[in-house]
Amino acid sequence: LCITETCPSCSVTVLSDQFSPNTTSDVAAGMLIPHIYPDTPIHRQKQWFQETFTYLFAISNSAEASEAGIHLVSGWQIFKSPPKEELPFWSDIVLGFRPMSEAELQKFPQHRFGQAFTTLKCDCPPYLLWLEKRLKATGTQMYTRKVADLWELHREYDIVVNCTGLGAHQLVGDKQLFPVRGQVLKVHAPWVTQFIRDGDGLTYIYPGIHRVTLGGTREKGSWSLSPDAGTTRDIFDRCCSLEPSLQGAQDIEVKVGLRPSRQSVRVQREVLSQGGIKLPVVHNYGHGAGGFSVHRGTAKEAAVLVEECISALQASSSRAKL
Ligand SMILES: Cc1cc2nc3c(=O)[nH]c(=O)nc-3n(C[C@H](O)[C@H](O)[C@H](O)COP(=O)(O)OP(=O)(O)OC[C@H]3O[C@@H](n4cnc5c(N)ncnc54)[C@H](O)[C@@H]3O)c2cc1C
Ligand SMILES: O=C([O-])CC(=O)C(=O)O
Repeated sequence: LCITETCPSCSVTVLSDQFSPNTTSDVAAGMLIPHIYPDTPIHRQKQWFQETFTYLFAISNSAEASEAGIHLVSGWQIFKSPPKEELPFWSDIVLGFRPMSEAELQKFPQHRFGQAFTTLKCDCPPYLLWLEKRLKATGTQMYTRKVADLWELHREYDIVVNCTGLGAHQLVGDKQLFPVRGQVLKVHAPWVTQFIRDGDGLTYIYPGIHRVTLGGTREKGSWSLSPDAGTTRDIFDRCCSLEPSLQGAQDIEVKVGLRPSRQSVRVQREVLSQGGIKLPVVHNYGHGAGGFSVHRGTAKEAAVLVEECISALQASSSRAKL
């Protein structure tokens, strides 16, 4: 979508072996709370988050909000001991960030410190469908196809944009990319309206427009997409200990996703070369646990890299004509 906006003269085709609702992005809670990528400079992460927040805030404040599944949500991030950094880098981007009051902390007797703020949440499957609809409206073609090798695309396309998430492990042999398995529950509990996140990142309660997401797990290196019944009970118990009213939650659905994790998100231009033929590629993958939080920012950066590829192609074709 960003490419169609940045380079309106391009013809864009989306190839994917799975579409919504069968992607990692469909499993995500979709909360806008950044996760740190240790090898990406903080100012770049902050810019990605700022752009994503601004973009989604505008949607949440439009007539499209309910169809797009974007809404504001207020709540608490709580800690058993105060975090090293009292002010995270994103504290001035979310709304109304402040330390929790003693009265608020009384709700969480096991926790000693907390941050209250308002952020945005994407209800992921509706948001993905809304994006697909907007993309189709630009004339973009979408085909179900698994790509085994980027070179199979070079006859049909001038530039390849690789946003295959964990699929890049196999597709481009990126050994720096690894799965972090996450199991979550989606439940009916419409009375829960505040989010609660334990700062250890393991337990969270995220109310969406229709369902509440209860999490979670972080299992580094696990490729299993099968739900685990013991983990489901453990997640439910952990969430009930933070929000006892969840004992009355109904209609529990279990989902598993593999976070496409890496020390840094790979937003990068590369020119592949084989037997004198060149194939420009823009990578945009490795968003780990924070893909929703930074998706618009990384997509905008990738679209600029596509623009650069187009300029390079135009320059080399005019050189060839001379
Ligand atoms: C349990 C859980 C909770 C999460 N909660 C949050 C949250 O609250 N906030 C947040 O910001 N992030 C969250 N995330 C992280 C977020 O889900 C990911 O960062 C994001 O979904 C990654 O998106 P992606 O488009 O890169 O990957 P994907 O959604 O996996 O999409 C990749 C696409 O590429 C296709 N593909 C792959 N390989 C090929 C190939 N060879 N040929 C053709 N197509 C291919 C796939 O079919 C798929 O359609 C969560 C993740 C999990 C698992
Ligand atoms: O940690 C969170 O708050 C939710 C999330 O992004 C994840 O589970 O990956």
